[in-house]
Amino acid sequence: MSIPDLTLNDGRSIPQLGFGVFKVDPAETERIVTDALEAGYRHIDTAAVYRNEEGVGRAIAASGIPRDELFVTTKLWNDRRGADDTRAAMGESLEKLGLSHVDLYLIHWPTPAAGSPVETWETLAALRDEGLATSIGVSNFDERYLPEILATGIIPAVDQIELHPQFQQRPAVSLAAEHDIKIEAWGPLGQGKVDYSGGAIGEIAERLGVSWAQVVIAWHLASGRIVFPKSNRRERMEENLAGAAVQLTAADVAAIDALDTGAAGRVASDPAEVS
Ligand SMILES: NC(=O)C1=CN([C@@H]2O[C@H](COP(=O)(O)OP(=O)(O)OC[C@H]3O[C@@H](n4cnc5c(N)ncnc54)[C@H](OP(=O)(O)O)[C@@H]3O)[C@@H](O)[C@H]2O)C=CC1
Repeated sequence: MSIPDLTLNDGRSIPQLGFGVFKVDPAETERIVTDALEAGYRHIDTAAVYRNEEGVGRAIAASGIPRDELFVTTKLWNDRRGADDTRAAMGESLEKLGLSHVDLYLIHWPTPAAGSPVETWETLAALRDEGLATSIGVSNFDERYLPEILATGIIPAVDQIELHPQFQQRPAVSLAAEHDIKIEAWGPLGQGKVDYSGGAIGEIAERLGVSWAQVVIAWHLASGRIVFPKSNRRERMEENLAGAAVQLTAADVAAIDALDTGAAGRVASDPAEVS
C-alpha cells in the first residue's frame, strides 16, 4: 500500500496516513504497534500521557525498520511547562521511546488556565534546533489559541485537532492554512462515538464497495489532512491503511464537507476546559 507523503512548512516529509495509540493499553502496545508496522504503517502518533511510549519504542526496536523510514510523534503533557521542565519531559519521552530524536514533538493542549505557552513553545524550538525533534507543532490550539503561538514568529509545522465529518473546525483550519500549517485530524473516525456508516458516507461506501471508515479516511487525505486512526485489530489496521487507495470524486468530498455541524459536532474535550 502506497501512502502519500506531505511536505511540512519546515521542508520535512510526513506520511499522510499513520497509526495512533491513544487508549492503547500499555501492556498491549508492543504487540499492537508491531501489528501496525507489519501491516505497513510507518508513522506512529503517541504521547507521554498515553503511558505507552515504552511499548511503541520496543515495537520499533524489534521491527528492524531503519529509523529514517519511520515517523514518530510524541507530545508534551499539560503538567510539564517552562524551559527546564519541558526539556526534562522530552528527555523522558526519548528515553522511553529508545530514540535519539522524534520526528515531531507537540504541545498537547493549550491549557489556558496555566498561563502563556510562549516559554514552552520557544523551548520546543530550541529542542528542534538541537536535533531532538525534527519538527515541532501544537495540538488543540484552535483559532482561540493559535494566535499567541504565531505571534512568537515560530510557526508550527502542524496543528493536531479533533476533526471528523460532523466537526470540521473551519475557523482553525483556515487560520492554519494562512500559515501553511498542516492539520492533523485526531479522532478522524469520530472515536467510535458517531455512526458514520449511513447517509452520504454510507452511500459513497456502497457505490465504491469500500467501508465507511475507508471513505472517511479517503476524505481526510483528499482534503490535505494528516490522519492516524487507531485500532487494536489487525484487520481494521489493514482496512484503514487501504483507505489511502480509495478515490473520491470532488462531489463525494463536497457531500462529506456538508456534514459539518460546527461546534455541536465535537465528541471530545473543548481545549478551553482542559487543564
Ligand atoms: N492530540 C490529542 O489531543 C489527541 C490525539 N489523538 C490521536 O489521534 C489518534 C486517533 O484518534 P482516536 O481518538 O484514537 O480515534 P479514532 O477516530 O481513530 O477512532 C478509534 C475508534 O474507532 C474504532 N475503529 C478503528 N478503525 C475502525 C474501522 N475501520 N471500522 C470501525 N471502527 C474502527 C476503534 O476501535 P478498535 O480499536 O476496536 O478497532 C476505536 O474505537 C489517537 O490514537 C491519537 O494518536 C486522539 C485524541 C486526542
